[in-house]
Amino acid sequence: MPAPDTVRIHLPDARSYDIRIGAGLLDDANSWQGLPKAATAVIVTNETVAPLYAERLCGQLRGVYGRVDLVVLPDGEQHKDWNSLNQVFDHLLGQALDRKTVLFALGGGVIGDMTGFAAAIYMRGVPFVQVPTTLLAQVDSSVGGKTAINHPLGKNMVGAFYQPERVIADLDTLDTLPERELRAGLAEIIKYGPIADAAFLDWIEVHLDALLARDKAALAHAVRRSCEIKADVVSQDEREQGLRAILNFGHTIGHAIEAGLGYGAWLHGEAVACGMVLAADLSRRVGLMPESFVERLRRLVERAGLPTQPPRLGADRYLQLMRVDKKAESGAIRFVLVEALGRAGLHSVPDAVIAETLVAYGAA
Ligand SMILES: NC(=O)c1ccc[n+]([C@@H]2O[C@H](COP(=O)([O-])OP(=O)(O)OC[C@H]3O[C@@H](n4cnc5c(N)ncnc54)[C@H](O)[C@@H]3O)[C@@H](O)[C@H]2O)c1
Ligand SMILES: O=C(O)C(=O)C[C@@H](O)[C@H](O)[C@H](O)COP(=O)(O)O
Ligand SMILES: [Zn+2]
Repeated sequence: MPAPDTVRIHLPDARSYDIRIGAGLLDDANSWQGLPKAATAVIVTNETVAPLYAERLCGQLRGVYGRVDLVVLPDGEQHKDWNSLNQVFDHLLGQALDRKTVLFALGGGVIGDMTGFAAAIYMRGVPFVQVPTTLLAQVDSSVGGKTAINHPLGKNMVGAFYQPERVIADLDTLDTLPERELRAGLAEIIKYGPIADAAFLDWIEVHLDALLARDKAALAHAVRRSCEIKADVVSQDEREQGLRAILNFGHTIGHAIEAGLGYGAWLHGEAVACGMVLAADLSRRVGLMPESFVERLRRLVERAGLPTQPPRLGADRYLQLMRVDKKAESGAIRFVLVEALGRAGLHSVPDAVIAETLVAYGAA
């Protein structure tokens, strides 16, 4: 088995950690060594992922921990809520598991965000490890320590910054991922080009078909480069005091779509893809980017099989939803806009300009 790629997140207070990326890591005993010592490991996963990968992860962890438990949650974005979180606490407390217990998040971003949040608040903090099994989770959600659950009024509104001990991304788990989920993961990969790396955007355009065909070398490069970019941003600005906001490109409208339709109707990656196209259009309207950029991004999103036309929720509803966005300040909606290829920043945009874009794309 080839040595895994390792990307490191640099953080103060001995909280730096590695992201290990490679094929076959679930079966590679080395990947699971050197984690915090404890009597018990608890794998948190869902009803879809458990039958696919829980037994293999259990097998690895039994070599390290005296006891390995399994908590299986319902699957779906609509279950990223207090009920699911409580199922984790019911198990931890029901079994009287102590504050050294290590949680393992085995699944996509929903499981990763909830397990991370559970780890952040159980007994005021226990260690956890991210074992992402979707493309989206491997390129984005397992990295950087944003953990949360949704609220009906807004996405990821209750959560904490809490970093994992390690991220272990086994590329082989992507073999079983449904096509629609693979495409959703591409959205967050595409995101990194316009905001941070113009050459990566070129690379994605050239290798998109290989990524869609699940070519392992292409996937390995996309996961590694995405993690490098995110690690660089998070290492500079862990708690989103400034720079980290660029990772939210496409998310202001994307989160409004998710919440507005009811969680789960559109996948997160689908909503972000569409949100990026509209944010590109806003970048053009305020004079930062030319029309050719909007068209380039729209074509790439379309080629990836992702939506470019938002649901028609009405301009007022979109504005209402976006005022709850975490980047909003004193009621003013702020967007991540592209300033040049590979560079982005946070900008206030007048409601009238936002409405123009919403009308132009049939959202109003
Ligand atoms: N914390 C962050 O920085 C961050 C970043 C991006 C997204 N997110 C969050 O991540 C979530 C989206 O994550 P997601 O796209 O992974 O969705 P998800 O977690 O819902 O997983 C997608 C689907 O794939 C299934 N699945 C997972 N692994 C599989 C595999 N290997 N084979 C077959 N099926 C598999 C899941 O059961 C689910 O049905 C959203 O809630 C979003 O807000 C968080
Ligand atoms: O890590 C970040 O920072 C991101 O913004 C990554 C996003 O892809 C992700 O969806 C994140 O959960 C959104 O953050 P939020 O603060 O807007 O909830
Ligand atoms: Zn996202």
